[in-house]
Amino acid sequence: MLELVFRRRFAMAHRLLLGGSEQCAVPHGHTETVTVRLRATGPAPLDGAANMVEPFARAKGTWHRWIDTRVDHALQLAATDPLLRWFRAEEPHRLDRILVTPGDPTTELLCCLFAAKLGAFLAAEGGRLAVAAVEIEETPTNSVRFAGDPLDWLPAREGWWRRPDMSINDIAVPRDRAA
Ligand SMILES: Nc1nc2c(c(=O)[nH]1)N=C([C@H](O)[C@H](O)COP(=O)(O)OP(=O)(O)OP(=O)(O)O)CN2
Repeated sequence: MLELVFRRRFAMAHRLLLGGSEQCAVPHGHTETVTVRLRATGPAPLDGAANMVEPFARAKGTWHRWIDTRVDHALQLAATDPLLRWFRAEEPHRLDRILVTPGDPTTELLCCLFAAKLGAFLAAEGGRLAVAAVEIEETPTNSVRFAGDPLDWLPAREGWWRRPDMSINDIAVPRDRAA
């Protein structure tokens, strides 16, 4: 099997309300690294000429654009987190900087959400590559790796993670309250 492997760093902040740790319930940040492994879907031999599954720039372009412009420096909040109500009321122009998750934004969940989003991007771009694994290094001492079908692990409902667009939440901001 051939895999293309890409790595990207991003800054984020989150809090975990239901994990039983007071320390994690206070908003805090990490600089994380996400590593994705992409496998070729068709068993096509290298052509003896260009010898590429896909140019790196094309294979990682949309993914890194999403990480760099939407995920980097986003605040990750559970859909039920009261802070989300605060942003809706006081800073609606910043809602598009909030990555909203079904339940607490743990690293396990982020791996599955990222795998689903990346799978949607790759499918929309022709499906020549598929997600083999996603690994997030949350801190130098903690990492989570996911391989498999993320939709088996995520809520059955539609969500931003299934759409091949730049979204990180499903909030519709009224035009007069947008940036
Ligand atoms: N299963 C999970 N447990 C925890 C997660 C998670 O995503 N999944 N996340 C956290 C917090 O984000 C926390 O900030 C990081 O974890 P922690 O081990 O407490 O971090 P430290 O830097 O203190 O790690 P040390 O190796 O002990 O220095 C908590 N749990």
